[in-house]
Amino acid sequence: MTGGEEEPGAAPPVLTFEDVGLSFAGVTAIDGVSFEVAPAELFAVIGPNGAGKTSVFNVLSGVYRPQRGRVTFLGEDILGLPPHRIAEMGLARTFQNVELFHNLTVLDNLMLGRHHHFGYGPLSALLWLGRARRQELAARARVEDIIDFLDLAAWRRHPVRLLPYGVQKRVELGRALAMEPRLLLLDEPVAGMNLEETEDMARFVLDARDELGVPIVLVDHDMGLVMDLADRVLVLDFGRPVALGTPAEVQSDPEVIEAYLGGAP
Ligand SMILES: Nc1ncnc2c1ncn2[C@@H]1O[C@H](COP(=O)(O)OP(=O)(O)OP(=O)(O)O)[C@@H](O)[C@H]1O
Repeated sequence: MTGGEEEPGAAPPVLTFEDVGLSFAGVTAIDGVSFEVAPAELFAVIGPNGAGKTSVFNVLSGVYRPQRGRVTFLGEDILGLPPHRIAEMGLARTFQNVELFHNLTVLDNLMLGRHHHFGYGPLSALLWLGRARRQELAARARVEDIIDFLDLAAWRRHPVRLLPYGVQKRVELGRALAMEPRLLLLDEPVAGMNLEETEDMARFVLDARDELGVPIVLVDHDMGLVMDLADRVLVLDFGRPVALGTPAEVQSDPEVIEAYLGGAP
């Protein structure tokens, strides 16, 4: 998909963000931001520090409630829904800093990513009743698939705290994928990574989109990464949309060159 136009007969968007405005005690975090994410699209949001990227994620995941605008996920208005409810609808998120249970193994962290799929309470889990057992086995199979998919087999029994940073970030991606998300939000997935780790992560992000068909919204400072991976890019500056289009369109936009690339050709 290119530009902002919808093709005739195109599937409805997974996510819509319409004229959203958010401010904190007079500080404008987002101002008049609109975009849509198509099924299996890799959509990126970029901008300098303080541009409003994290605020967009926090609105999407229900952490912040904007004063203005409309946000729908899978056709449902999600403004005002609590974060856990939006997560249950299928919105999974990774964070700028690794947010895992560091003393638990890779396997256990991924199993925890599945917990909202379990339709049983603690008592039946304790008694290992049929339904609980079936769900547990299905979850285990799904988690093992993700371990293979992300090349984590060598680490599966290791506590996360002992893993290299790049692998920890991959486990975080795995935990989000274990939720079988309908939309994946990646907050600076390569922050702090070396070149090799960055290339690995980029490959896994593309594979998640291409092989699992998960639409992705990605926020990052790494212009090269965003331009390589994204189908479309939204550029923010001081909370306002500066450009929206394919990487090629955005990179040649004079306002983007001025605002984000600091006037570089
Ligand atoms: N909880 C908050 N309380 C007050 N101001 C906030 C809050 N969250 C964000 N802001 C303000 O909103 C603006 C946008 O911040 P945001 O964190 O969304 O930007 P960002 O593009 O993610 O920046 P960075 O790249 O540094 O993470 C900033 O001016 C920030 O100070």
